[in-house]
Amino acid sequence: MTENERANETAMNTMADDPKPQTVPVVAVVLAAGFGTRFDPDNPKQLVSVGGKPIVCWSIEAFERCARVSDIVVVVNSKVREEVESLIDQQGYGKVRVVIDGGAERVDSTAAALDTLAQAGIPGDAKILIHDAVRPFVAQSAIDGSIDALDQFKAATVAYASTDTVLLTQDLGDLKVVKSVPDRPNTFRAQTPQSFRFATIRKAYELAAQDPDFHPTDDTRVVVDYLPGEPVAIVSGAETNLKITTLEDIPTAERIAEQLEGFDPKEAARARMHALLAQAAGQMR
Ligand SMILES: Nc1ccn([C@@H]2O[C@H](COP(=O)(O)OP(=O)(O)OP(=O)(O)O)[C@@H](O)[C@H]2O)c(=O)n1
Ligand SMILES: C[C@](O)(CO)[C@H](O)COP(=O)(O)O
Repeated sequence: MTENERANETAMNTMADDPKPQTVPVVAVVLAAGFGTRFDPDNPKQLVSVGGKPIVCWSIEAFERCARVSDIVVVVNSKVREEVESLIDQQGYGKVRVVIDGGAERVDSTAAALDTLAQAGIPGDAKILIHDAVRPFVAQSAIDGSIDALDQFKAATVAYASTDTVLLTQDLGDLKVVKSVPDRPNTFRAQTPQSFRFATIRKAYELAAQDPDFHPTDDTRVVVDYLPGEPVAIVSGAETNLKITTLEDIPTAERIAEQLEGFDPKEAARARMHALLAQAAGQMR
């Protein structure tokens, strides 16, 4: 077993054989309110199709397919709301309870979802799984592993062991210099879902809200920084749990979709070309 495999092996894996039925709500929060500034602001990446399916649909369906997820909350912005709501209706995603507006930053969108859950009277022991909509290929094992992890912990995050040595840096004038080099077995790349008992993540966010200069890039850090005594379990992620961030990620995503669905991007391109030619021929008659 390689070092990377060992590191991932020590991460919590799902008990795929016999997932335990859940006695509390298991709510997936699908964060789709971003503006895709590193992608194409005029082409919202959460609506781009890979493998013939919009990215946001891949993510919602991953939680629809997991029998232990009871409810889904989708967080959008004004640019994508209409299309996302239309897709939910067309596809009949029965677990989606509400589509809410997010905020300026990812952390604001999570906060909006937590407020919605609080107003809905969600119990403090509910399991909340917060997922980037632009990680379309999240594995069922990661979702099940997150649900299971919350039986032993109050917080857990899907993460993937780093195969590179990680450098922690500090500023030296205009430069970055290395501050420390953590042992490789203890370095993981955070992914999603990031999962919490509702009371835990709610408390962490309440504490964080008092610091207007706190701009975390994920939810795990809110717990790590504001509930430092609360362990956050690592749940085994995957290289394929790709976050689609820039246009360069699309070919990789198409390849993953092909692997997962036997989707042939060349065949899809041929089909699209034939459709366009047929349309053009029709217009010439
Ligand atoms: N205010 C925000 C920002 C991000 N997200 C969501 O959080 C996930 C990860 O964010 P990221 O990849 O950074 O998406 P964007 O913020 O859209 O990208 P960028 O930072 O390039 O603008 C995405 O599913 C995105 O839709 C969100 O719901 N609300
Ligand atoms: C939550 C996350 O996906 C963990 O790696 C990441 O922090 C999101 O970052 P982004 O800048 O919002 O894409």
